[in-house]
Formats: sequence, C-alpha cells, structure tokens
Amino acid sequence: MDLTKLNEKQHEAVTHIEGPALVIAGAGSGKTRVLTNRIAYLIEENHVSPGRILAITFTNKAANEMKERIAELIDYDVSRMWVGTFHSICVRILRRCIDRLGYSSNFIIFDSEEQKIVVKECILELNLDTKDYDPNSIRSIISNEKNGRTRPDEFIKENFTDFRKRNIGEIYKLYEKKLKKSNALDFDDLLVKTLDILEQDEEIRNEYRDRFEYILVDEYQDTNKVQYMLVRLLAKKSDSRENVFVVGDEDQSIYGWRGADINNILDFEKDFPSAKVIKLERNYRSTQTILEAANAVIKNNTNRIGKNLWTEDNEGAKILINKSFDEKSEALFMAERIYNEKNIQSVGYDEMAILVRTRAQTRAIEERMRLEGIPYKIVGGQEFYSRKEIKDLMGYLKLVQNNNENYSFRRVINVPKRGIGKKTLELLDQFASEHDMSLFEAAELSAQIGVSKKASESLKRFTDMINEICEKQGGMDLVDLVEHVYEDSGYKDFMEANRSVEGQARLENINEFFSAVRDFQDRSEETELEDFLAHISLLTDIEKTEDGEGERLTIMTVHSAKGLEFDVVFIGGLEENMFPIVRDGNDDDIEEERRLFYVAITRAKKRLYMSFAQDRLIYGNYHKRMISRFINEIPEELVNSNKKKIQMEEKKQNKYNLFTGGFTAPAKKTVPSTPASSSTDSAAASSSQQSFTSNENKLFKSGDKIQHKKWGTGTIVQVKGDEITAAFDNMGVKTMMMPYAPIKKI
Ligand SMILES: Nc1ncnc2c1ncn2[C@@H]1O[C@H](COP(=O)(O)OP(=O)(O)OP(=O)(O)O)[C@@H](O)[C@H]1O
Ligand SMILES: [Mg+2]
Repeated sequence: MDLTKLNEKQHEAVTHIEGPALVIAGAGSGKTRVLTNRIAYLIEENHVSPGRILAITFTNKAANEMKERIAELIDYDVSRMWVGTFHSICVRILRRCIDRLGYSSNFIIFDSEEQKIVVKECILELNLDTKDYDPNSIRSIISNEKNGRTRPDEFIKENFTDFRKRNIGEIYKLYEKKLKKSNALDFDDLLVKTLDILEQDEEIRNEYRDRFEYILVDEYQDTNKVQYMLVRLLAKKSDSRENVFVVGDEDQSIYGWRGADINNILDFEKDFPSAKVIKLERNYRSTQTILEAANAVIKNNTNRIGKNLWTEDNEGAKILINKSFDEKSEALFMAERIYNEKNIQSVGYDEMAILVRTRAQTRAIEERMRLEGIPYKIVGGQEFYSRKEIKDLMGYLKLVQNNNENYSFRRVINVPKRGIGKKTLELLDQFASEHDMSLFEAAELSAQIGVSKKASESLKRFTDMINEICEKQGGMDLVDLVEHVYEDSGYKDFMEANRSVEGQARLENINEFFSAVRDFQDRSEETELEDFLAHISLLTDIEKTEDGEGERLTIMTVHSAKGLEFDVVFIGGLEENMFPIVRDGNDDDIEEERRLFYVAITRAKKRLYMSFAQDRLIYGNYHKRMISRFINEIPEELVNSNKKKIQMEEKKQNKYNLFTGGFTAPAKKTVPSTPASSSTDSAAASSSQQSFTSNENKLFKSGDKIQHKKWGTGTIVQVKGDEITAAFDNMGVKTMMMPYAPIKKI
C-alpha cells in the first residue's frame, strides 16, 4: 500500500495499530483521509479481517465514499464491511438480536411524522387536549428522556407531584406501548435499544466486542451521549486491547442542539488514559487567505483545545464580501458570480456551493438560479420522501412488511378511495381494541363486526390483496414487488387518472421513487423489503437530496456541508440573527454559531464569497438587517477592498448582463446597477453596522395619523430608521418596514 501521499503526522496516525488513539485536528487537515487509509492499512498490511473493523461516519453518503476509497486503495470487496452511521450500524445489530427485547427482527422504523401521529393518538386516548399538550413538543420531550435513558415509569415517578409532567409521562408510556405493539422503533430507539441489549446481555456484548476488534469514528466531536456510550461499551475490552481510533475537531462541533457533547472529545483522554494523541495542523484544502480567515474567526471562541492551521498553498484570492439590497439582490449577486466562475474561471457547477444558515433562505436563491438557468440541487431541502405520494406508497410497503402495523393501515386503507368511511374505521378500531388485535386482523373479520356489506366486501378485497402480495413476495425481487404493490393496490390507476399539472408532478415523483428502488437493488448486498425500508428511514434529513442528471451547483445548509469541500463557496445571509442566530444571547450559543461559521469557511478550497442584505423578507414582512458580527472578525487585509479594481474587472469580464434576465426588484432605484458595485470591503461593511438610512421615512413622524391598506387607520408611535411602529385602531400595534408598507398619511 502506498503511504507516500501522507505527511509524517498522518503516517504516524495511519500506522498506529494497537491501543486507543485520538486524532484531533482542524478542518481539511486530512482526518477523514487518515481514517480511510488506516482501514486499508489494517486490512492490507496487518491482515485484519475486514469483518472485524467497525467504522462510523456521519452520513450514509460519507460511508459509501469511504467504502469506495478503501476499495480503490486495496482492491477489496468492501460491500459487507461494517462502515456506516451510528443508526445504520445499530439497525444491523438489532436485526440480529432485538428478539431479546421482545420485538421481532423485521421491525419497522417510524419517522418523525409517524411519531407525531402516535403521540397525538396517545394524547387523545388519555382524554387530554392537543392544545395543552402539543404533539411536537411532547415528541421532543420523549426523545430527550429516551436519550437521557429515563424510562416512562421512572419519569412518572420522578414527577409524581407535577400534574402536567405526570401526564406527559403517561403519554410517553402509552407511546412506548403502541410502538412495541406495531413492532416499530423510532429513531432514538435504534441507538438506545442497541445500548440496552449490549448492557443487559453479556453474551451479545462479548460477541460484538470480539467482533469489532478495531473501531474507528469520524467527526467524533458530534457524538451525543448515547453514541459515546455505545463506542465506549464496544471499545472497552477485558484484555485492555482497546483499539478505538477517533478523529475530530472540537472547533467543528455543531450539533449541540441535538445533544452532541463537545466534552466527549475533550474528555477522551480521561476515558482512555493510554490514548495516543496526534495533532495534524497542516491544511491541504484551502488557500492561505481562506485559512487565515478561518483561524481568525475561531480564535474568538474560548471553549477549545486550540490549534493553528497552516498551509503551503498560495495566498489565493481575497474574500469578496457583498452587501445587497435584499434577499433577491443577494441571490442575483450569487448567480452573477457563479456565471463568471463557470464561464471565465472554468469552475464546474459541481465544484460550487451556496451555504445558508437556515432552509428558509434557499427560496429566493432557488428562484434566481432557475431564472438564470443555473442547474442546482438542494441538499437537506424539501424532503423527497415526505411527499404524500411517496409516503402512501411506502405505507403500502410497510403494510406488506408488517400487516399488523396500524398506522400504515390507516394511511392507505382509503387511498385510493375504497368506500371505507370514518364510521367503518371506528367500528374496526373498537373491535380491534376489544379483541386486542390489529386493524388488519379486524378488517379480515369485518363481516362479523357490523360494518355495511359494501364496506365489508371492500375490506376483504383490500386484505386479500395485501395477503396475496405477501404470499408472492418470496418469488419476486424488490423492484417487482414494488411494482406489484403499486398496481395491485389500485394506486397506479389512481395516480394516472389525475391529469392535472400537480398530478403529473406526482407521477414524476413516483418514477423517481422507482429509480431509487432500482438503484438500491443494484447497489446493495441485501435487498429484502425490510432492508429497503430501513435504508429510506435512515437517510438523515441533512442528506436527502433531489437527485438528478448532470453537473449541478449545490445549495445546502452549513450543517449538511460537514466534511465536504468545494472550489468555490458562497456563504449567504451574514446578518445578525440569521448567522449567528441568537436565541437568548447565550455565550455557548454564539460559540456554536461561530463553529458553524468556521465549518462554512473551511469548506472552500479556492475562492470564498460572503454576503449580507440590508433588508430581508422574513415571514412575509421586510426587516432591516444588521451585518453579522462574524464579518468583523475577518481581518481586513483578507478581504477584497479594492472596489475600483473589481469594478473594472467586472466590466471586462462581464459579457453577460444578468440584469437583462427579467430582474424584478421591489424598489429598482436602490438596486445597485451592477452587482460588483455593491461589493464592499470589510471596513465599509462594519461602518454599515449602525443601521442603514433611507430618506423615505422622512415623511412620517411619531403622532402622525396613517391609513394602511389592510389594517385601516392608526397612529405612529415610533420611527426607528426605516422601521415604523404604529398603533392601529382595530389591529393593535404593528411594526412595518417603510419602503414596503402600503401606508399613507391622513
Ligand atoms: N497528505 C496529503 N497530501 C495531499 N492531499 C491531502 C493530504 N492529506 C489530505 N489531503 C487532501 O486534503 C483535503 C482535506 O482532507 P480531509 O477531507 O481528509 O480533511 P478533514 O480533516 O477530514 O476535513 P474536515 O474537518 O473538513 O472533515 C482532501 O481533499 C484530501 O484529499
Ligand atoms: Mg473529514
């Protein structure tokens, strides 16, 4: 195996064999590369059987890439290797031993929407009100308690004197019961139940401890408590051969809100006192300018081990910071730059990414990209698998997998319409709970339970259809099976009968779904229905991508961009309370936001653009924006401050004027005539921090009576820059943005 492409420190990490090790290193220093090379090295040079290696990555995509890389390095069939996310590894373990907890191995996984349906059902069954007990918040309380490993009975006991909490405990208890009855696990269960089994069952614990002789974890800084306990449990061996190798960067810990605990990395040495610690400080990804900006920003955090990255790469282009009028002109600036990058610098679309802090920001950007014909894909955006038609089809498949699962039964029993009304369902429900059976079983006996003859016949046709598919299942491959389900259920006819534009779009989604099924069948080792269903459930939100042909620009949240790299990166919306999002001004929050910003900056290899807007449409209203404090943390000399030069360059290069492409700004006069002229240096940017001034509000002052188009008459109570607050006679107090509010003085 060729180790010459590693530097000395990397080499040391790759060839470290026995005993715990921690590679703690900044972005782009080759952590993932080291991890991949080490796996190859263990197999090739140390003759470790691939089945004895467990490698944990942050996304399924990263797992696939890792397998591909290993196969390239040592030409080995890697398809059966234990490389995956915590969740996918746990599913694999649970399939083999969940019977110990009284589940059967073909369990299904409930996504957040399904969980919410169950929670709601529990609330209603306990005669509580969903207004007092919001299903979404209850769901997250349950999730927290599970991760803290508090069981329902304990929770109830602990909160016995608190009426509300006790009720929440009851909901939690019923929720657990219902999941078990459906032989279903939620996302948290996957990890927690694995941990339960490993803790309780010595035989299984030892089996997996023996099996996983070498454990490797990428992005270790983002493991939460349960994940950390899993690693520790598997890694602690009686003979003290603790071959656990973790790589991480405390500066990139960005999942605190999901329970990730930065202390896991800070404490690794305490848990494994013999751990070898290796630091990598040379960055291979970015130019000097980009790296210096990243270093300068992260320096402002206190909760870190501290390290300084360096590179031998050239200085590279300065960072261009752009001030835009609003979110539309921000998107225009990006489109214009992307056009230049593609046509003048010859950077492929797939080497460019726009990173945003929140999903809501992508709408304006998408609109502009579509208008300019720039191909893009959204990662972590509209979730393909949560669309109705896909969920319906998945509902059928889940019912085939497990007839007794009531939620899928309810979802599909009357889609397409089969004349099964509310009344019939109520009777089924009642009969099922009286006889402790599932809705499907009740439906099979429908002739005896007093439903109308028509409904009974219809239910019989339905259960016969599902039973028939189940019987034939063994002789079909996955694609055949899904096709059968699609046709036999009548869903296909139902879809094809809808000739509207929306119906056509839905059909396209179904076709896309079939491509996904085919792709899964072609690429996977295990292609049973249960494997496919688990595969879909395990696609994390951050990697649900709308697939498509050809080279495309990526638009994604910073969270989804972890571990990735692009030649050109745009970071949008660098405004206070957008990036950073400040919830309650907590310092920890700001530090996590800063780490996010650090992650964003360090995705860029060659060129970095940042932008902020003066105004932004948020929840349907325009709001004045203040430039992000983070921009001020970037040293001025790294920022392009030569406005004139950019303008001239712009003139020379800009053969295509995007402004002719149908731009419709809300107020034309304030839109910069070319995007480049709105570029600003960091000094100018910081001076604009004091709120932008506009003349238009001079017409108004406190005490003026006004007429609003929708809200009627009122009196201005405050004027602050462009922000006007008025007390309306019938609508209460409202704040409006001057240039947009439809008001006049009366
Ligand atoms: N020794 C090396 N020689 C040449 N290129 C290298 C070397 N080490 C790493 N690289 C390259 O540097 C880039 C960053 O490496 P890698 O993604 O492994 O870094 P990382 O530390 O995992 O980054 P992140 O913290 O963002 O996950 C990759 O393109 C990788 O191929
Ligand atoms: Mg990495």
